[in-house]
Amino acid sequence: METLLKIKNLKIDYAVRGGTLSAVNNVSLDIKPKEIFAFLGESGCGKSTLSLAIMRLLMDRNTSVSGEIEFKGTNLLTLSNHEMNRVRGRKIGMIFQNPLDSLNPVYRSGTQVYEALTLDNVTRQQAWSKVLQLYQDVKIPDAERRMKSFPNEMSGGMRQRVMIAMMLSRNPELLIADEPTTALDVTTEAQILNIMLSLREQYGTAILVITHNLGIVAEIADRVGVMYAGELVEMGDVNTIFENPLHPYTKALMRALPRHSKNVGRISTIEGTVPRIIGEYIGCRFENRCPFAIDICRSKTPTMREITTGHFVSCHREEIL
Ligand SMILES: Nc1ncnc2c1ncn2[C@@H]1O[C@H](COP(=O)(O)OP(=O)(O)OP(=O)(O)O)[C@@H](O)[C@H]1O
Ligand code: NI
Repeated sequence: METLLKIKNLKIDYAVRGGTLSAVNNVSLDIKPKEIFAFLGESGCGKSTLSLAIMRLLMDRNTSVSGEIEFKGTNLLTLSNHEMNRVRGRKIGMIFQNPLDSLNPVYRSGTQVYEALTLDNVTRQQAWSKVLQLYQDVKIPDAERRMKSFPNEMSGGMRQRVMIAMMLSRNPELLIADEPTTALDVTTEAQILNIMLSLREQYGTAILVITHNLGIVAEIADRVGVMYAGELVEMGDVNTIFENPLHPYTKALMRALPRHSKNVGRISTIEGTVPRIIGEYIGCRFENRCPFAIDICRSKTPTMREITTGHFVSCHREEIL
């Protein structure tokens, strides 16, 4: 199958006091059309940095981005701002943890979805019925009345649905969802995840979901990339990662497996914290928390190896685990 998004050797550094912070390093992966790919990792490991880079929302002077981000064969990093705006609006959509940040409080929710529509040759009336249909697609009850509500009259779950409807109005091929349900209660979270699953069926949208929550990954992902301190340490399909994790970090995550509870699943159940890597770093970034670390883990940077088809791991000690 063709590749929708191809990321190759992506490296992102922030200029900070005291040097450069390596937020993302040497990340390579492919996302296929209609695929749901989850980035899993604890706070600070570089998940949001990666997704903002894909959207080219990181381009300030303190940031350096190198490597390749190709969307359907086009390198996004070399597009003009004008061309990138078109990609952002129509090809790749993004939803965030807090939809209030993206919705305008002074306009009715339906008006914002209406404004986002980019249909050609349709009457006002046809456009409004499209808005109604989108509200129904994202399962907003009493859609006609809800279209007239202002964002602050809606619950967090309803606002997230409006955001998803707004994204869908452009019919993107890729939806990036950065912690889309973190601000929601468990029941609403389940509903939003179901909506995302049904959108993939209905619209064929590929979804890149970014999360620290293993339950979400188990619920919706086809494939998983496990991030640690800015690097991918393991990648594979969801069953492989859950049933046969190889990297000591992934193994530790799985031992703390929550399955159904939201809070127990926080990855912070592992001792220690993700290091901030300033400047050049040699060795494995997980070394200081790893019970299996030996000399080579400190002296040589591990690289991704394909252990079985589609199952990649970056660890010097994978063979003994
Ligand atoms: N604009 C910035 N300038 C400097 N450092 C930054 C900037 N944005 C993020 N960082 C740092 O880069 C690292 C990765 O941050 P990022 O927000 O991508 O992580 P995350 O995995 O999304 O975390 P969270 O789960 O908390 O959202 C962190 O150490 C963070 O402090
Ligand atoms: Ni984040």
